[in-house]
Amino acid sequence: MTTVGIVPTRVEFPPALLPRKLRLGTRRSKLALTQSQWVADRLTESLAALGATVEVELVEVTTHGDATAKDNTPLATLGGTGVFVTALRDALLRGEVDLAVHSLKDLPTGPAEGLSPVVVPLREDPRDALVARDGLTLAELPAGARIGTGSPRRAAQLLALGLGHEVVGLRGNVDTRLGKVTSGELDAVVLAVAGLRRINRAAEITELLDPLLMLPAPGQGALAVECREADPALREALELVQDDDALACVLAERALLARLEAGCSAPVGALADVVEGDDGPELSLRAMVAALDGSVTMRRSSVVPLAPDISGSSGADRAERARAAGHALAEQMLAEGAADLMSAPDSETPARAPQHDPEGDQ
Ligand SMILES: NCc1[nH]cc(CCC(=O)O)c1CC(=O)O
Repeated sequence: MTTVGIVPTRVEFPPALLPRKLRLGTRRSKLALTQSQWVADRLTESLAALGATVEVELVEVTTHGDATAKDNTPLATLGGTGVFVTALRDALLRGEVDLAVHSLKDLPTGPAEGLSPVVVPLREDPRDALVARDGLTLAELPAGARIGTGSPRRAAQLLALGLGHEVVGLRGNVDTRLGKVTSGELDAVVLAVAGLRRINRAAEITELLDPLLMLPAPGQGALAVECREADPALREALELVQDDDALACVLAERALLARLEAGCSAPVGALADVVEGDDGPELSLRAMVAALDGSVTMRRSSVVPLAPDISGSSGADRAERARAAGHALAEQMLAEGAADLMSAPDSETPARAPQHDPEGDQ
């Protein structure tokens, strides 16, 4: 008997190779726990759809960043990019956990020894948001208004508006930062929409910032799921939760960042979208480099085809095209002087470049 119309699900890997219980390493902040649980649920669901019952248990890993988050040490001095990531990666490599979930924008751009390339699930809203007193927008905040952010990228773009706002350094988790507006200590803070949505505080947003004014950090709103290189069955299982468009976008944004970081240490914003062009999907990429004091900004963009023909490109080709787009736009910006932006007058340049978005503790 032939069954017509039912396409059997193709099992790409033997779920039997997976342990019945997977340990997911996570930071212990509310944001980290929420996004880790979200990944655990997506993974369990996808595996269940293939007939595999796998339990994903969350394991809290304390990071150097968590341990020092109480003081006000600027994160850039705590060891640079990725301070929150190292402890999770070490736990993975030691075999204490099987997979780890990170905020992608907090990951350093280089590959991690012994770990598989990251899997990128469906992305949350990548934009930044203003949370201001009395429901105000940026345009309504008066000159002299105190806006909190610890991110040089956000600070530079706020100052670049020329509205006379004062940017005040800020650290702590999302709850702590929101509290400074409630208490009246600050007139406003700028935070990632994604973080606010994940911890259920999006109702406090008073303005969604258009990327035309505030280009987000490369990878903002996206998660990265990692496992050991020596765990190929798990890597294949993780691909069940991958979103191909989100992956292409973050590959482009991070290739741009990696190239710019090599050539300049200014605040960097980047945002890619997959859009439908006449001949198939295209990757549209926007990027921004600014002097720390916002006195000079450079914004550029590009659009490249993601698939050359209707038969589509393979995953590897798509990834390569996305990376190439990021690299090429960075090269163009460097050729136009992006690296010189740091020598803009009056920027109190730290000895070491600030990480691209060092607002710490999620
Ligand atoms: N740098 C801290 C950080 N890392 C990830 C998020 C949440 C948003 C995201 O996943 O991009 C935040 C908070 C913020 O920037 O407001």
